[in-house]
Amino acid sequence: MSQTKNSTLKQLPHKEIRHRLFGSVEPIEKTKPTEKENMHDIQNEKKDFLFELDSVGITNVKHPITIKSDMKPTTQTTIGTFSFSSSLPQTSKGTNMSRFTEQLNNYYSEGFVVSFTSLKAFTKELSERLEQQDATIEISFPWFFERNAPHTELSGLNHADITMAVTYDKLSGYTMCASLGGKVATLCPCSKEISEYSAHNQRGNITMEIEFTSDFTEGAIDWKSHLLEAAESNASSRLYPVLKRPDEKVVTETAYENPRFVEDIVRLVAADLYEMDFVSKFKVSCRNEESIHLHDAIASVSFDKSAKSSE
Ligand SMILES: Nc1nc2c(ncn2[C@@H]2O[C@H](COP(=O)(O)OP(=O)(O)OP(=O)(O)O)[C@@H](O)[C@H]2O)c(=O)[nH]1
Repeated sequence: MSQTKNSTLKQLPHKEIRHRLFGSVEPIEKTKPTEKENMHDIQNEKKDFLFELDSVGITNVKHPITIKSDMKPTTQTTIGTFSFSSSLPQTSKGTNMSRFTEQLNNYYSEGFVVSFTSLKAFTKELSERLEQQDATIEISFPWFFERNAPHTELSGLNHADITMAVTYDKLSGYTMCASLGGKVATLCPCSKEISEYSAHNQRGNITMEIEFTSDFTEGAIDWKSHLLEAAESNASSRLYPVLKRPDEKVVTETAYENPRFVEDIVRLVAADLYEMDFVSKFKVSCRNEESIHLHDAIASVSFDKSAKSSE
C-alpha cells in the first residue's frame, strides 16, 4: 500500500490508548503458577470417568506436505488437512492434545514425505508419545497429476481428492485405508439408444474407498495412479485441462463409443478394484451431475474380499 503524506489528516491517539478506548484493561495481579511443573495437570487426572472413549484428538489441521507419485509431477508439495486421534481409557480424564501438533512439527522439520511407510512410523510413535493403546492419523489433500490432451498432447494439471488413513494398535497392528475422488464424463446409454442423434451427458464424481491388505508396501506400486486409472478408464471419457479442436473431436467420439449409466460406472470400477491384489475391501460410489435434470444420479457398491474368500 502506498503511503502518501497528507497534512490534512488528523492525528490519531497512540495505539495503546486506542486499545483502551476499545475496552482493553490493565492485567490484574496474577496468583496462579506460570512454571509448567507447578501447573495442575487436569488432563492426566486418574479416576473412573464413566466411559472409555473410542476416539479423542484434533481435526482440521492444515499443513503443507510433500507427496511422491509415479505420474508427473513426481514430487509435489500440497496442503494436507489432518486429523489425529487415539482411544482413551475410562480412567483418564483427557488426552494431551499438544502432542499431536508437536509431533507433526517434528516430522515436518525433518522433511516429512507422506506415504503409508511414514504414516505407519508416525502412528506408532504417536501412540507411544500419548502413552495410549492406539493412534490414528488421517490426511486429506488434493493430488495433482499431469494430463495430456488425446490428440495434440498439450498438457496441464488435473487433480483428484485423496484421503490416507493409518491406525496403529499395539495388539492388532496397522490398518491402512485410502480414498480417491475423481471426476469423469459419462454419456447416457438410454439417450444414445433412443435418439436420432446426440446423447446427453453428465459429470461423474467417482469415489473409491479402500482398505489395503495388511502386507501392502508402497515399494513398486503407486496406488493413487491405479485408483485414478480405475475411475477414468471405465468412464465414457476422461477430463482434460487443455483441449484443441482435434482433441475435442476425440473426446466427443470416445464418449459416444463408451456410454455409461451411473450403475455401469460403479460396477466397472468395482471390477478393477476386485482385481487389484493390494485391495482387501472397497466401496465405490458415483454421483452423476445430470445435465438434463436439476438432480444428480447416484449408485454405490461395497465388497469385502476377505469375507468372500472365507465363505
Ligand atoms: N484434553 C483436552 N485438551 C484440550 C481441550 N481443549 C483444548 N485442549 C488443549 O490442551 C492443551 C494442553 O495440551 P497438553 O498436551 O495436555 O499440555 P501439557 O500437559 O503441557 O503437555 P505434555 O508435557 O506433553 O503433557 C492446551 O493447549 C489446549 O489447547 C480438550 O477438550 N481436551
